[in-house]
Amino acid sequence: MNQSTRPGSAAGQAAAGAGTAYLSGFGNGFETEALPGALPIGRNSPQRCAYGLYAEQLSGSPFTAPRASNERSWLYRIRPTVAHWGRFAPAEAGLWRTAPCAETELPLAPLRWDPIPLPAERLSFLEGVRTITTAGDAATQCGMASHIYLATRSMQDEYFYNADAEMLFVPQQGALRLWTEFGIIDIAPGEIAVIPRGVKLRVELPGEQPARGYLCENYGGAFTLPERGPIGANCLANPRDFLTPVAAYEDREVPSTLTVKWGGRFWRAPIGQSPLDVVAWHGNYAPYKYDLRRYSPVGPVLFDHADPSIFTVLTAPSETPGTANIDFVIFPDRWLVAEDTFRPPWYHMNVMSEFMGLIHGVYDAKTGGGFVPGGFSLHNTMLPHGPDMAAFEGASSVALKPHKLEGTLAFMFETRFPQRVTRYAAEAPQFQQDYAGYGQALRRHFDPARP
Ligand SMILES: O=C(O)Cc1cc(O)ccc1O
Ligand SMILES: [Fe+2]
Repeated sequence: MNQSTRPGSAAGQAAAGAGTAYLSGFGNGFETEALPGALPIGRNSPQRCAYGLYAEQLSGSPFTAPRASNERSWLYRIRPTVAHWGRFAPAEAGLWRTAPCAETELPLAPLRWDPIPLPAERLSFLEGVRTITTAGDAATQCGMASHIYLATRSMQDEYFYNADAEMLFVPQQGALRLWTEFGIIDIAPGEIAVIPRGVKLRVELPGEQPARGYLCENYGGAFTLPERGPIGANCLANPRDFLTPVAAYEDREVPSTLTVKWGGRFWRAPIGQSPLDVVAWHGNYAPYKYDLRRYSPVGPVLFDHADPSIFTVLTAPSETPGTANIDFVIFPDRWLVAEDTFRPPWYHMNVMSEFMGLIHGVYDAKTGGGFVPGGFSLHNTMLPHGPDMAAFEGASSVALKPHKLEGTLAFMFETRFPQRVTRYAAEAPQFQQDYAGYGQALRRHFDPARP
């Protein structure tokens, strides 16, 4: 890729990375060019663009969305996207599913899986997506899907965009280099990346090292930062820690393919060049990454266990205030200091449904084993769940000194909609048949003679 030596202008600050450079800020109006003068000044659509580029607008919100949620970018590119059109044919979806997807019925129970091992076969990211749950309806732009991705080879001259959803990548093992129309994003476990709906990309494995992770498709309005309310102007995820790549383009005229996910179906066209040919861009609709280690958790400093919403990194709101299409919540390293408090999560039933994954370490509600890095669980709408027996017994009797949870990173995709399990997930050998009854191990402690 030809990359900017001159990072973006006043709108953002450049941050140097390993071969990549980023602009800092969340939802800023960024501007960046990989060739000097490629960006028109003071206008979007001049009669002739510099360097013979085409101007193209990518709208992530309706034109008329209120300013706070209005998202669009202007891309200055070698060919407009429509130049790739005319030869699309249906392509295999593999194990990628889209809501609504009623393939199977599982019993009403807490559900959990062991990690899906990386296969010996060569799989690109696109071939390696396995859908675990779907929720809502992609056609109505409501709901989400939770997936695992397994990748053992880079996408080469293969490009993809998702018209159905914004994609949140949560790597668990191995790094990814995301070559996007807007520039290059490097992520590794502990970091996340968000690729807005309609943004073309190619997923490369640095050093061809295999990679596994979680992927959330957001069919609804874009992820944004949660309100902080009385917390004030700082902490949680701070906007300056979100990084958007500087412009970088491929001028590559070789036989390639472009795959599009649209309405739950996949389409593929042979194209004669890389579509990552954006020489300059400006706007607020762009991919970004974030290092979860920069998250500054805020929590109980005297007693009780607060709701997990205090750990929301990103929220995709719905039209109903406080009722998210998706909340992306993490459970990072932190001090537990609450006095006379059962410190792990409480037993509960939730109107939102909870898909959880573990990037590394031990999750404090599941110390009895079975929830391991790369694994995942589903606690569906209004189904009871909470600490396992080991976690309950341990936390009920432990001396309550200040205690640091260290080397742990779990997360939750929480949605207002019930999540439906795919046939793949229901039939996977990693499905834990015995998890449903973990609550039965909780012993009776009631003794009316002992207040
Ligand atoms: O169920 C879970 O483990 C996630 C979770 C954590 C927590 O601290 C409170 C509520 C909740 O759903
Ligand atoms: Fe929960």
